[in-house]
Amino acid sequence: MSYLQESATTRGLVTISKLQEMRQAGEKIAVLTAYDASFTALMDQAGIDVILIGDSLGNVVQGESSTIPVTLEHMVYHTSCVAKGQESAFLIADMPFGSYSTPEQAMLNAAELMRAGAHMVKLEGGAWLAQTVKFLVERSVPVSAHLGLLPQSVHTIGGFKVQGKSTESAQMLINDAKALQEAGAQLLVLEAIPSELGKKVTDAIQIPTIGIGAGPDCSGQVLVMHDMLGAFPGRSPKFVKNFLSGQSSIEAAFKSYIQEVKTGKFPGPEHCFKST
Ligand SMILES: Nc1nc(=O)c2c([nH]1)NC[C@@H]1CN(c3ccc(C(=O)N[C@@H](CCC(=O)O)C(=O)O)cc3)CN21
Ligand SMILES: CC(C)C(=O)C(=O)O
Ligand SMILES: [Mg+2]
Repeated sequence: MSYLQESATTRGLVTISKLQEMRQAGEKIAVLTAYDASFTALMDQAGIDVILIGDSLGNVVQGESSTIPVTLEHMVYHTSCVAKGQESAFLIADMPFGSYSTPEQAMLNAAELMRAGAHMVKLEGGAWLAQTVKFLVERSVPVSAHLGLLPQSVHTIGGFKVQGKSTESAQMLINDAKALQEAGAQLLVLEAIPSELGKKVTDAIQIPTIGIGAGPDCSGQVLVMHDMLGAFPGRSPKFVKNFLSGQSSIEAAFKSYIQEVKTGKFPGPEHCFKST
């Protein structure tokens, strides 16, 4: 049965082992963000594999200009809303800025997100986070890493800029990915890096990679829901595509996104970054 013929009620729970199997089988993983129960139910029934409760809610829900002001309390609240709408999809919750500065602090905060209904938590950062990842995984909290453009680091970077363009920074990113996998991370989000590097990182590790502006060779793709529905005012990053235009409903837009990710139609070259 293809993913399109399967109904949400018969497809069963998406688990981390299912995502690992999909990577091995070459079936692309379709991911969207959600922040409430209603949109969660619609995208889950459309067949989305993974839903990310992103700290991008700072931008798209709260009207902030970065994710920095988002608190653990906000993330817990939206995670519990999403958990109410979930049927089959695997749920990942972002740990917000400043909530994982030490392994112990990370564990207490991750536990709150897991109690709210998350199946995995996501942290932004490189090899310096390996100890924290190991600490969480040992205590039964599944972890997704996040490399490339790290929005929580916007003020140390000095803006939202494509990462890994130089040979040195590309090699560092590959080393970070290996270190985080070694520490026990079971998924890796890659944001705003050249497509060539997205492929190199994916080839260098065994866990699934989920790209946003990281090229077509990642194991899966993620977009912010408001962006892919054309519901976010202002200028969109290059990797955004509007999936509602040409469709007659939000459900149809979700299905179109899932189909384009599964068939490899999205992302096209116009949504990707080059090395030079
Ligand atoms: N609505 C929304 N969509 C997102 O994808 C998103 C958020 N919010 N908030 C958190 C982070 C911030 N993100 C961003 C924000 C801006 C760019 C951006 O302006 N990128 C430029 C590239 C700049 C360069 O060339 O160096 C672009 O043209 O895409 C990228 C990712 C991704 N995340
Ligand atoms: C853009 C994705 C990867 C994210 O971290 C978010 O939505 O917060
Ligand atoms: Mg985030």
